[in-house]
Amino acid sequence: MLSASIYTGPQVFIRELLQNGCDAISARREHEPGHVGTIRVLPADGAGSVFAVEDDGIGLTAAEVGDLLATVGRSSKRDILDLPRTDRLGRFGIGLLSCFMVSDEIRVRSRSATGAPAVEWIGRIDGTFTVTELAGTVTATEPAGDRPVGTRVELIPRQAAAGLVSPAGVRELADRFGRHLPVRVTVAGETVTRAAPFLERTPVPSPELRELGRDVVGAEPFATIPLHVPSTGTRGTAFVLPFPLSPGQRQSSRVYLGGMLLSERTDDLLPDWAFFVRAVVDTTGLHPTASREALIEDDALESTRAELGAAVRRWVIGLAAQTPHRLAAFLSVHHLALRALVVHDDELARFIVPHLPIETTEGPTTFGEAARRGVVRYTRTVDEFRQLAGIARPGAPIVNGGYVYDAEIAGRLPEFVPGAEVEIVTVADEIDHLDVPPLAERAASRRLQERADAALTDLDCATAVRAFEPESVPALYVADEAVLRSLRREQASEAGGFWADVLGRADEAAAAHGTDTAGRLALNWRNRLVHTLATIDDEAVLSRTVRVLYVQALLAGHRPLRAADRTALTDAMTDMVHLSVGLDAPVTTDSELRHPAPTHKDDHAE
Ligand SMILES: Nc1ncnc2c1ncn2[C@@H]1O[C@H](COP(=O)(O)OP(=O)(O)OP(=O)(O)O)[C@@H](O)[C@H]1O
Repeated sequence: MLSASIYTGPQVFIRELLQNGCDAISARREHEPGHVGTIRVLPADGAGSVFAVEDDGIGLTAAEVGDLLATVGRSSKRDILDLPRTDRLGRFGIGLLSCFMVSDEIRVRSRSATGAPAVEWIGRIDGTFTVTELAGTVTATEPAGDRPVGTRVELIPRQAAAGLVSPAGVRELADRFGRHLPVRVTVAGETVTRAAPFLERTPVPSPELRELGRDVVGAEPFATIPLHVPSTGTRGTAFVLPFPLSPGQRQSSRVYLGGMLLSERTDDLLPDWAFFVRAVVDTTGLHPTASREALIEDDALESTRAELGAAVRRWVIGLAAQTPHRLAAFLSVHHLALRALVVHDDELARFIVPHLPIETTEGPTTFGEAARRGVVRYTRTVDEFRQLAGIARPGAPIVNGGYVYDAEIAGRLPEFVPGAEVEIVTVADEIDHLDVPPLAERAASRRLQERADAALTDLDCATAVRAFEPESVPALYVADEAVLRSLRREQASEAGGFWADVLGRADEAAAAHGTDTAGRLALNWRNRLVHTLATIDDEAVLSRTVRVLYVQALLAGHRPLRAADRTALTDAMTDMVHLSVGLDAPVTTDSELRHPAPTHKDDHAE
């Protein structure tokens, strides 16, 4: 019951046996410093056959067997104050019981290095056990007195565990759990233990380390970072992921405890922000839970986490200082993670922020480059950026601060990039100079607006004719609430007197109820094309041009096109082609265009 509720699965029984063998050999080495020691794992070869693990460690006397094996929680691996010894893997005094997950009986034969007679302990799943001194006893495999110093644990696994104790199953488990144990482990005579590549400190990563990196990351890692926290005996390597992960994703590390695998997915070894690395470490000073499948959240883990985080951070800073081109490559993959990081870490920010990629109205650049070119003008939202993109003057780029952390970083840019100047831009600031056309041209502009409105009714877009800079921009799609409000107010006041009042109130009510949220197309009276449009009478040409200008304004503002907008563009262009080469009637399928409003005779006169 205890085992089944502690461990995630029966496979851990191999880990517990390897661990006991390893500790027994460590104990023997204390008395015999030259002792090498080997753990032999002998898989079961077929149903009902024996599975065994043998070690040539310290062994057990009859008294120790009775005391240590038969009592839950008894362990020889704690000191006189009952504190776990850091030079032993075991500590809880329960590990051997995990064998009951695969077998109804545990048979231990042992001979102590103290010279005491060999002893046999048989523990059964019903809680009973027997202890027998083997001196003078002759068994099939061990004539009396021939039992070498060390311990052999035998199980007769249940049918359900056949896969775990088969040669292939055992090899896989012994390799997974014990491949880096400090004591040689063989499975059916084949050695599975080998050096841990993540502990090596060679200037160039060895093929083994690179292979481990590929295995852990699932691709060729971007880089490797050596890790070392002396205070908790934690050493290893962090592999930088070559692909981005979402910041919500937790990092996961592989942790070995004195060479024994604790977990392949520990998610609290590194700080949360370090989700762009995967670490493989060995530790002697961090504390396992009783299942030995996770780490206890204690001071040791907390300080280790902080120091491992510092190592990752040092690596990033080193990259910035020594190989900026590598940093650029790193940032292109992990800039999101780093944006989250730099807002809390000023020192790192000074190294990283100049290199962070950003979006501007003149294309992608970096914060550093933008600061070098002059005052960094940034928007607070993506929406504002999109609207301003339509009117940004060449040579005066606007930075999109709308993506996560960008506005915050932009606002603090002077702290991170010496000499940088920044300024927030809003749509309302930028286009408050949407002037009403001069009085003398008011009639012409109003007529243009009416006709443009008619051309866009089916697309649900109202227009306004205004004079604004830059004059190269023929039309602007305005969606900013403050600007829309001022446009509506002006329109109302143009109507004058009583109507101004009524329209103004209706407008406020609509805004309050959110019913008038659609944007408007502002046609630029200063633009040559718009001016020309006002002078032509051909309704077909005018409506198609207005429709093209509308879609162009949407695109310039990085606004998504609806299906209707795309159709409007294609139809309008097709018609223009027809019109320009003098073909027959326009061929649009759009109903509004198929039945163009009749042209007024007196339009010409006006
Ligand atoms: N192969 C072995 N050689 C010598 N002594 C052993 C061996 N296996 C077990 N023991 C003794 O039995 C005790 C109990 O073992 P058990 O595996 O239940 O717990 P543990 O290793 O002390 O702690 P943990 O539960 O953390 O593994 C050990 O402390 C050790 O003294």
